[in-house]
Amino acid sequence: MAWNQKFSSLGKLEAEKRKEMESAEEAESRNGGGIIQTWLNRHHLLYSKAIKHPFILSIRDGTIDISSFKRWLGQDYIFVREFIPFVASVLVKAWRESEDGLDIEVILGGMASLNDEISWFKKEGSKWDVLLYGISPQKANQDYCRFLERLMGSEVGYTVAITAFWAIEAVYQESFSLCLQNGTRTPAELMETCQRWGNNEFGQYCQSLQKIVGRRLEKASEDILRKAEEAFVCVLNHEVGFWDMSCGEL
Ligand SMILES: Cc1ncc(CO)c(N)n1
Repeated sequence: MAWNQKFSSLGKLEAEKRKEMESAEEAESRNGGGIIQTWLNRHHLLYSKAIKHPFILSIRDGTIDISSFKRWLGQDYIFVREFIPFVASVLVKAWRESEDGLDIEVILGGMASLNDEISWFKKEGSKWDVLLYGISPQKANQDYCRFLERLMGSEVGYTVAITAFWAIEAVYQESFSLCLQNGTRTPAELMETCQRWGNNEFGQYCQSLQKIVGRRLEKASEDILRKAEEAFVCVLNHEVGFWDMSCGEL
């Protein structure tokens, strides 16, 4: 083998090795140096209960009761209206507590998509004859919104707040993307809903949020870690409660 050939193949090997190392590192930072992964393992039953809820599975296999869907639509509109000031509070916390300006941009992107979401709810509400005004939040929704309000308090720090924010978005992303997989029987008229949260762009945005959370958790004290995990578990429980309510079980 000519010297230059050997050199270039060695160079390639080096580059490949470096690439592998980088992607391992990337994977590591994607899951917060393992902290998020530890949580996902520890709470995996609750996590799959939130992701693979009968409500979602019934969309996926086409057996959804449309009155449940309508109930969900009206209640989720109320939730999203409450979610906006919560996200704004996370943005303020990022501005105060994070040295990384990119955090602000990711959260701002989330706010922009909420703006879009509100218009979508109005359009979808009229498509399904669901009046979005004058409906009252049901118990599970009220509880969830009260939880968001507590997280808006100034005594709750950025790490805990952004952890909850990521978990709230990730549950919807993972749930609705299940309805988009090949071979599922999601009704055509519900595809838009599933795409809203299940699409790749929303998936990328959730990955960005997860990266931020991972970075914050790596630097967090034991006390903050405990509180963040608690917030994560609370989100999962509220999400399960929200789906139950949508099914009409509460
Ligand atoms: C209940 C609930 N959880 C998460 C989201 C995601 O934005 C939503 N719209 N509603």
